[in-house]
Amino acid sequence: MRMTVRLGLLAAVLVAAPFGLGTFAVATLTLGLCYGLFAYGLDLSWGRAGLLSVGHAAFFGLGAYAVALSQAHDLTIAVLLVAAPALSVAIALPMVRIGLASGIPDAPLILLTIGVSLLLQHAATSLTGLTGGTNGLSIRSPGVVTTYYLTLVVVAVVVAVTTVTVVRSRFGARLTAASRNPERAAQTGIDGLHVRSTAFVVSAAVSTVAGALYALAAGLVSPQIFGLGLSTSVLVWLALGGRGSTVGPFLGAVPVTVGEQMLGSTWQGWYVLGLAALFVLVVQFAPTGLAGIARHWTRGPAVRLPPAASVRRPRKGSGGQARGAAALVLKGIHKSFGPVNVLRGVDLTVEDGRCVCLIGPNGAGKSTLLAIVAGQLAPDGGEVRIFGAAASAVPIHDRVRLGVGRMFQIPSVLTDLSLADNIRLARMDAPEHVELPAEYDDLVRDGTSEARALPLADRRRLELAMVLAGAPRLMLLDEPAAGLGPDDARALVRELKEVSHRTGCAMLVVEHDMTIVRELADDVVVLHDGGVIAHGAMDEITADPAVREAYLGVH
Ligand SMILES: Nc1ncnc2c1ncn2[C@@H]1O[C@H](COP(=O)(O)OP(=O)(O)OP(=O)(O)O)[C@@H](O)[C@H]1O
Repeated sequence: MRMTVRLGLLAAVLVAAPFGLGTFAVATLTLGLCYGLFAYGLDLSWGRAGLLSVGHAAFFGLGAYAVALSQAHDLTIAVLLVAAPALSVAIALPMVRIGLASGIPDAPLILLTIGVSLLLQHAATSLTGLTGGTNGLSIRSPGVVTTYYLTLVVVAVVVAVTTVTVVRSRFGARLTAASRNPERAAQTGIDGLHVRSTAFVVSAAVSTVAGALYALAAGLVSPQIFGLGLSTSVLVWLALGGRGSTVGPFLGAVPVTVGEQMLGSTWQGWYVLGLAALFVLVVQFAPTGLAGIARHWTRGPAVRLPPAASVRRPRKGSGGQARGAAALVLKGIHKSFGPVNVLRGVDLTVEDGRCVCLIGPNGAGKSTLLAIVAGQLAPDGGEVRIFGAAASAVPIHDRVRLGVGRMFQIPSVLTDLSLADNIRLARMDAPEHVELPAEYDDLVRDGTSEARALPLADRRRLELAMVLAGAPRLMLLDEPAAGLGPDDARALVRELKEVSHRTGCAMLVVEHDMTIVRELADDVVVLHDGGVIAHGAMDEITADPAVREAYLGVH
C-alpha cells in the first residue's frame, strides 16, 4: 500500500475514533495517542537508526515537566515548549556521540539512556521546591476533551508526514544503510555517526513534544514518568506495532493503552502478563511487529531504499590530491595493542595502477595495516598518504572520497536490501557515474531478491560490484578469495585482473594463497616481525633468503 494511502487511512481512523464515545473513552484515546507519538519518537532511534534506548522516558518526562513547571511557576508555555525539546537535544547529542564513540554496539548507549533517565528521576524527586517532589505537579486541562484529541491527531499526522518525507529522502537512504551495516555504509562514503546521531536527537525532541502533550491530557506529572517502567512499555508498544513503519508505533501504543485503561485495576495484573506473553511471541515469530506482518505477505525485500537514493548528486572532487602521486604511501607506521607491538615503522608504497600483494606469516599485522589504510584503525605513529593527500586522521567515509574502496574478508553488503538497492546505495554518493560492465546487469536489475539469500561467491560478486560502482582508485582487499571454492576463486582473480586493466585502479591485497598472489601481484610486500622485510616481484621475493627464513621457514 502506498505511504500516502497508509497515512490517510491512519488519519481517518484516528479522526473517526472518538465519535459516539463518552468522555472517559475519548480521554483514554487521547492518552493512547500521546503514547503513540512517544513510540513514534522512539522509532526514529530504535526502528530507523538502529539505536536501542532503554531510557527514552527521560525525554518524554522533560516535555511533561516543562508543561507542569510553566503552569506552576506562571511561565509562558510557548517558551518552555521550545526550551524543553532544545534541552532534550542538548542532552541527547552528547549521549549518542559518547554512546557510539567506542564502536561497541548497543551497550554504551543503553547504559547512558538508563543513567540519564534515573538521574532526571532523582532530580524530580529531590528538587521539591521546584517539582513538588514525589507528589509531582498537577496540570490544568486544556478544555474540551474531543477538541484536544483532534488537535493531537493533527500533531501526530504532521509528525508522521514529516518523518515519512525525511525517511524517503537521501538522508533516509543513508540512515537505512548506516543502521543496517555501518561498515559498508562508511565504505560508500556515508558519515554514519552523523546520520544516526541526527536521528537520535530528533527522536528525543519528538518524545519531548509527546511528553508535553501527555501532561496536558493526564493532568498530573510525577517523577515516576522518568522511570524504567515507561521506557520499557514504549519498547513493548513499538515492538508489537512494528518498528520502522509509518503506522506501527500507533498500532502498538493506542490499542494497548486503551485496553489497559478500559480493563480497570482488577484485571491489570493479568493484562500485563498477557501483554508480556504477546511480546515474547511477537519478538519470536514476528520480529517486524503487526505492521511487518502485512509486509511479510508482499513479495520482495522487507527493507527498500527510498526512491530519492536514485537521484545522484556526485560528491565534490577529492581536492588536495597531487597529480601523478602514488596511490598510497605509508611512512613509519606504528601500531600496538597494549604491550604487543604489531607494526614497528612500516614503510610501503603502492604506485597508481599497480597491484601490491601483502603477504606474511599469521599474526604479522597484515590486516592491521589494511585497517589503518582504510581508516578503521588509527596508527600510533607514522604517516598515511592517499594520492598525495595526508590521510592519517581522515575518517573512513572521507577516505572513500579520496578514492578508497574496500572489500572485506567476509563480504560486507546490506543483507536486508535487494541486490539493485545495494548497487543504488553504492552509486548514491559516488564521485562519477560508473557504468558497470554488462555482466553485472543481473544485479542492477534485481529489485526483489534480498542479498542475504546469496551464496558466498555471489555475495562477493555483489560486494565487488558495489565497490566498483563507487569509482575507486585504490582498492583494499583482505583475502578476497577466502572461503571460495577453486573455481570461484579463479573467477574472482580473473575479474580483479580485468578490473585492474579496465579501470587502472591500484590495489593493496592481503593474501595467503601464493597461486593467487602470483596471478594478481605486480609487486609483493612481505611483512614480518612488525616491518617490511622484502618488496619486489614474486620471483625476487621467493628467492629472497630473509623471506624464505621468516615466512616459508626455509634456511
Ligand atoms: N583489536 C586487537 N586487539 C588486540 N590485539 C589485536 C587486535 N587486532 C589484532 N591484534 C593482534 O595483532 C597481531 C596482528 O594481527 P593481524 O590480524 O593484523 O595479523 P595478520 O597478519 O593479518 O594475521 P592473519 O594472517 O592470521 O590474518 C596479532 O597478534 C593479533 O592477535
